[in-house]
Amino acid sequence: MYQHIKVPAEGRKITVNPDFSLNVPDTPIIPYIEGDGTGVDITPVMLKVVDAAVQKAYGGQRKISWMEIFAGEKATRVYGPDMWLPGESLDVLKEYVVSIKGPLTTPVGGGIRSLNVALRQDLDLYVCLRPVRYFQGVPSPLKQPEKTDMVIFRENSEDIYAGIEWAAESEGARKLIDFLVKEMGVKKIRFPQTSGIGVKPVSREGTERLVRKALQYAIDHDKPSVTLVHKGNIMKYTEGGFRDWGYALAQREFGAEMIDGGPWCKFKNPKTGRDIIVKDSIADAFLQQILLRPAEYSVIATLNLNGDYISDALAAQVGGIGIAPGANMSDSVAMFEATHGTAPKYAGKDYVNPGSLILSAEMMLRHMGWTEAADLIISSMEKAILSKRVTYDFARLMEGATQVSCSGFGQVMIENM
Ligand SMILES: NC(=O)C1=CN([C@@H]2O[C@H](COP(=O)(O)OP(=O)(O)OC[C@H]3O[C@@H](n4cnc5c(N)ncnc54)[C@H](OP(=O)(O)O)[C@@H]3O)[C@@H](O)[C@H]2O)C=CC1
Ligand SMILES: O=C(O)CCC(=O)C(=O)O
Ligand SMILES: [Mg+2]
Repeated sequence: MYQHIKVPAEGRKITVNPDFSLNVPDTPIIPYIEGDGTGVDITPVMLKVVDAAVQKAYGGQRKISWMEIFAGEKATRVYGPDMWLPGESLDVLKEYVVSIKGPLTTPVGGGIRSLNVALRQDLDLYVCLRPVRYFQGVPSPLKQPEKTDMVIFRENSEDIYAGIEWAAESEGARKLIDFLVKEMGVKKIRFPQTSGIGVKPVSREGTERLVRKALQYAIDHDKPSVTLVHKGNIMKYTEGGFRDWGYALAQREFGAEMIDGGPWCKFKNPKTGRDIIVKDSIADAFLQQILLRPAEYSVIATLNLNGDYISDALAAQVGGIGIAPGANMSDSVAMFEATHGTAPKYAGKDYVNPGSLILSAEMMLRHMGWTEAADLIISSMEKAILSKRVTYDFARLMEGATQVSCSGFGQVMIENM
């Protein structure tokens, strides 16, 4: 029994087999978090579009039993002040295995730490999977946006997102700087009295489990390359470690062999016989390459902070974060969420693009094996965009578009199913 979560009377849990495959009943209970800011706008639209796609695909044979759970500002209204992430929400996310969430606010500087990051860390959702593809007709700053077709594997559990940091002039910062200077012989902290200080943990295990997933994805989806993106020239033992451990794993576990003395290497896809190249790129150069030569990149494996930047940059190339989907995954639990944030200036205005959360739900349906419903979402999104009845973000860049509201776009999608 939960304090504030109402388990739907109809519906059953999705369960996980020892090999991590899912048992999905015809009436799965799926927990969702509405989200802060524009969460009130996009989440109900996503639920409606998904229900319509499932109804259309399975004619009533299958139906999702949605179960609202709480995090963020809504949780503080339901559970009381300072209850940003109730324990029972975490329990449900673990127990029900597949979930979806709207965006949650994180204040800059002081205040609570990111609930989004906390969810990923508490559930050890170590892969942040963000596919970036082009939909015909979407306005883009690129001449050939269709050449951008990448899948980002962002490490989601380590790096400076671990939140190990102390404010300038605090007791913690003073102690750590003293330790670094006196015990470790560090001489390079330029202004020790007034430095805030953070720690960036990056491990071999953390890197390997992420890169393994990226390589396996390339095999399963017949992709030509996996690029390790890092800033290992500067951060040698964290970002450089990520690169080295990534290459070593490709050689050890996937049989990759060096090309011309390395470090690039390649192996044959055991399913198709085609070569998969494993290469690396330094993050700053990578950010210009994806604009100038996007066709050369396919699967991207990168660290947490790089992945955050790269996600939004790549999203912009194919129409913006209004339609950029994502998933946070461990081996057994998957929580789907939009790439964008709460866009507070638009909150409650029925204005923003619900596409990002809807496409995250599409990933969720595919993860559940409900491919017919997922395909319907993709095709209705394509038709909606081609009909030029789109939200403000596309309408302002498209010639001859009719601007529709957030819920209006959901309706256009449903009409196109
Ligand atoms: N996973 C999560 O829950 C995330 C949460 N956040 C949090 O969200 C809050 C706001 O962050 P902020 O940096 O402003 O980033 P946001 O992603 O919320 O918004 C930045 C801009 O992106 C565009 N945008 C965002 N959402 C949509 C949408 N659905 N449709 C169309 N355009 C959209 C808008 O551009 P324009 O102004 O051009 O219209 C908006 O001003 C912060 O507290 C942040 O921490 C941020 C990212 C992820
Ligand atoms: O947690 C946050 O507030 C921001 C997260 C974010 O930007 C992301 O996951 O892409
Ligand atoms: Mg981000």
